[in-house]
Amino acid sequence: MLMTVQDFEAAARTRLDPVHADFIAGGAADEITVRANEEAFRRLRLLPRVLRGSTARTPEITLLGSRARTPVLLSPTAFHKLVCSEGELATARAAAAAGAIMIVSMASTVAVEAIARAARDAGADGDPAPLWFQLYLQPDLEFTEALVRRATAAGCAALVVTVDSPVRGAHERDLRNGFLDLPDGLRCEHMADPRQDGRVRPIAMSPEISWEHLDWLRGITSLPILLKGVLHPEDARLAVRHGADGLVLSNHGGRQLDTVPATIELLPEMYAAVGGRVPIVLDGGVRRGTDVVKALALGASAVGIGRPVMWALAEGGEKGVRRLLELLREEFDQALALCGARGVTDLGPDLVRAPAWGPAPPFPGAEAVRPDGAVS
Ligand SMILES: Cc1cc2nc3c(=O)[nH]c(=O)nc-3n(C[C@H](O)[C@H](O)[C@H](O)COP(=O)(O)O)c2cc1C
Ligand SMILES: CC(C)CC(=O)C(=O)O
Repeated sequence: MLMTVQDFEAAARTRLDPVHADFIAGGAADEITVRANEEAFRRLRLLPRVLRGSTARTPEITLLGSRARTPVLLSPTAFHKLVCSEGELATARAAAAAGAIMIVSMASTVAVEAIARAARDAGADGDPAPLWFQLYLQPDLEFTEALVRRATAAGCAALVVTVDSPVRGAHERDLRNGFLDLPDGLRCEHMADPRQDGRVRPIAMSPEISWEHLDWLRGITSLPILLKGVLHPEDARLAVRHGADGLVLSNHGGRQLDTVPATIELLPEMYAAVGGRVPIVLDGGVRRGTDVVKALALGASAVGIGRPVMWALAEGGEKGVRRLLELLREEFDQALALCGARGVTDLGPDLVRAPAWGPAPPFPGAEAVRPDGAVS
């Protein structure tokens, strides 16, 4: 039975080509950060309130003008057709049904126009949350601008600019497996260049991208811009100064620079750096409803999930992703209730305890008791 996010991974692995499973699960180099993301959530403890009459609970959020029925977003992930023949269409339908914001990857295997249509159709009698679009700024600004116009025309409500990839991370599993290219028949639809008869360009990960490019982007679009992959508090301040409307606190699921801290560990510092001026979405290692509560309590406005979506899509296509989102909604709701909270705004840092590094401090008063039990 699929009861947990972990169950989806196990089920997906029985269906997937192990090379593709490695592409999803893997990270950079020694995968220290991949593991750190999940471990850091496990180390944090929740300290619930009681007797608060939290019967009517709502998981709803409004983020940069986008209304959603859950604080769990679908982080951008590439190549959905690698694991499901319908690809991003299936993901978008499931997200629309759940009222979850889906961030469409620039490296999607279905074009944003078709994804948007699928989301609208699936959400017809519900209330689909809008799509956002993820972008790697290309040094060819004319091409980048055309893509921004496409995403905007398709109805995307925000742009998520990934800034942690001046070069690609060392995906050693992929290198060992010889997984260097998409299989025949699949392509990154957004990289087809109309100026070159639809020839598909490689996605440029470019070290030349700088704050000036962000200023340029700010000048050509009125959509909210979020920067994904800012980890240093000084960069968070710079981002705000350069007009970013939000941050996605992300280490790319441990797929770029290995040994960077877990995102949840950085959250308090990043929250303090932006001082509430812009919202922070956190991704990396979110696997349980309690993880969602911990992130929101420490200052995130929402969380994103990457690998769980790929596992669910591989396991059961649209239905799989629907079930995954439902599962996280149920777990989140239960965790809210058990914390004595009615919604996102009831969550604060007082509900989270981080274990002390090293020996625990003595209980108040305990210092007066000597090891032999005698009281001094
Ligand atoms: C298979 C895969 C593909 C990804 N593709 C993209 C992408 O195209 N653009 C991007 O900004 N991040 C990409 N990411 C990173 C995710 O957006 C996200 O930051 C990360 O997966 C979150 O960690 P989690 O997998 O532990 O939930 C990808 C991650 C995975 C696992
Ligand atoms: C196509 C890639 C750039 C997708 C990516 O960001 C990743 O695999 O982490």
